[in-house]
Amino acid sequence: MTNTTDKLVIAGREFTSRLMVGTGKYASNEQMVAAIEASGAEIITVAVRRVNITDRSKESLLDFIDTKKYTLLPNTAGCYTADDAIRTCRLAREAGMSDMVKLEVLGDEKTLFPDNEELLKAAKVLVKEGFTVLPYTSDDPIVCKKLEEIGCAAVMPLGAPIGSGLGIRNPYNIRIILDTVKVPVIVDAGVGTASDAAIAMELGVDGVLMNTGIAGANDPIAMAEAMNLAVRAGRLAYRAGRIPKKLYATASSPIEGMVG
Ligand SMILES: CC(=O)[C@@H](O)[C@H](O)COP(=O)(O)O
Repeated sequence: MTNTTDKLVIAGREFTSRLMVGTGKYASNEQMVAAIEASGAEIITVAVRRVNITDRSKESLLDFIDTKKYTLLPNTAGCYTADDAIRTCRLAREAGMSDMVKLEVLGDEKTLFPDNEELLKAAKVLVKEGFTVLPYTSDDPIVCKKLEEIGCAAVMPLGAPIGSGLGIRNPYNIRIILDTVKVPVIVDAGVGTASDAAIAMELGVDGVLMNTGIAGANDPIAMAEAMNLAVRAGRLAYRAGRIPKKLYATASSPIEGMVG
């Protein structure tokens, strides 16, 4: 029987769900809430620069999220320099949001690939300031190792460019990252459909973060449920241990040793 207390642990905090979801691109806040619920996610990421977090007298996306039920993960989406990202995290903390942050420092608008040089700079400062830093990074084991050495609580290599829905473009790099770091590895970005999430989990990653695959689906609530199931199925299959791939057939009902 497989251990059912298979929790995700980040910086000493335990989570039952290994799926983290974003809050952007939904047709309405009501749809977002229903999709989050169907996803089973416990960690919800919010773009600090895109929501009103300071003036609580005005309507905010945050009004729709039950903060007793979910852990909010402020993120620095839209930041292109270390300074910008650091400022954004400080702003989130001052506004009373969590000091566990998803650190995103983008290199350009076309690819939205991370600028790893700026990312490392920002991570160093934020770790020193006591933030629990979860950095979105390229699927580069060397950068992931450096982020771990700086003191990041997890690493979040991309599966594919943000919003692309291309799935896990380089499963081999993800495997090398898993061999390289001890902190949790969360695949972040690029998941298009449930099988992408299952593939990531079957590689042995600790979790998956996604937004567009759910919010952009024809039926976001159904897709959120599919992602929930896929992440759990992928994790279970990883822990169960798949059979090795072989070039030639092996009979499913062996006849050796049969009597008569
Ligand atoms: C929500 C968020 O943080 C995104 O920046 C993230 O990287 C998700 O990417 P997808 O939209 O491709 O799932």
